[in-house]
Amino acid sequence: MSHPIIESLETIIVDLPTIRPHKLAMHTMQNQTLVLLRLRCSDGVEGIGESTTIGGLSYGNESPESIKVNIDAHFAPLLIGQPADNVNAAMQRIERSVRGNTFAKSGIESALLDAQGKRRGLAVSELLGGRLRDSLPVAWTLASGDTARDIAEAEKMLDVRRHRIFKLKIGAGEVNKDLAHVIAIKKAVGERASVRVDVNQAWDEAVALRACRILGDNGIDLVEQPISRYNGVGMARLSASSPVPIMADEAIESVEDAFNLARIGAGTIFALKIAKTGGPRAALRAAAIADAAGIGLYGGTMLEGGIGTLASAQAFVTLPKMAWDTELFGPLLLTEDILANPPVYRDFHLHVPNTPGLGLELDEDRVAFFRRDKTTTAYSHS
Ligand SMILES: O=C(O)C[C@H]1C=CC(=O)O1
Ligand SMILES: [Mn+2]
Repeated sequence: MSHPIIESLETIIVDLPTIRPHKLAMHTMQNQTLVLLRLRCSDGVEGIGESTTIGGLSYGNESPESIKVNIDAHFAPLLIGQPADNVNAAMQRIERSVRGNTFAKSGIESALLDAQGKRRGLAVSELLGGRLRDSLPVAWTLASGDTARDIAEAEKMLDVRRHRIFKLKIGAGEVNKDLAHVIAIKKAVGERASVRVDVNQAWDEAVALRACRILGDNGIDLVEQPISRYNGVGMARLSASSPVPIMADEAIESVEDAFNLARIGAGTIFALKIAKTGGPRAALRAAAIADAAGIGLYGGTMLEGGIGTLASAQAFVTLPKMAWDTELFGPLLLTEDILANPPVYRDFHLHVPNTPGLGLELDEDRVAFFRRDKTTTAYSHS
């Protein structure tokens, strides 16, 4: 049997509007930028993938622009002419020649899996060994920067049964003010919701130690990456003393990081992100390490659009347990996406399609309109 061949790999930068500014410790997002990948194969199958980060270079080591240049110049030549139907072989070839660049690798692996699933008539979750469920609970991030607005947003999400887990972005402001903000929101939602905080590395260990005690006394369920991603030992000390579980997020930039952090006890929960480890399969390898170490799993996001979100979800539904659920809400932060069939959110869950590949179809008009190098000036609103 002859193998279909990878004929081309196109990267397109897409800028999408968001429903409101999204305030993180290191950056306030006014919109979101995706890198869309289109992998065309000789059997007529096209795989789509997404490589997305937050705030240019303010969050991770790759920006949308660097992802595009690196894929165009370095990844595409490695892949073109190679068999399209062997994800292991394609990723091994890349791994041999490309250090780091996990965001780019994640988009590529997603596109390869999407193509293979479409070719075989299987959802990506089935290619990954089979799904254990069809939907995932999804947290929402309250990050408007305003306490009253965040409370109103939380109430609305509870009312429409979309989210009952809230993550609060803190760390940009003065600590006591941030703590008051968190406590006010927890008081407002009470037992109706789980409230967690993400500090995005903004504190030092001494501040974190004090803050974690106060957060614990006020019913907060989880503290995410309170201190620098480089301070694994500090994370271990905090994990040992904090009444609230500590989650590692930015500290995990590879599967090997997950192992090293697990080894030193630098967190009782790990945020899995396909972009940080280099693809859906790499995220599952990090999950296996965490699970073996007794570390709880959380399905994280880089606020991807629908493609990256479902690439994550297709992997996460294969896991036996995700004790802390997921935050795969990226598409809901956008006012517009580039898909003909956006992901479905209902009853506090993201429902993961069981159709071939990632289960998504591009809306070509929207791609043409929202791509940075616009090829049309209008698109039809559906
Ligand atoms: O977790 C992060 O640090 C990044 C991201 C995930 C949700 C959100 O609001 O921001
Ligand atoms: Mn985080």
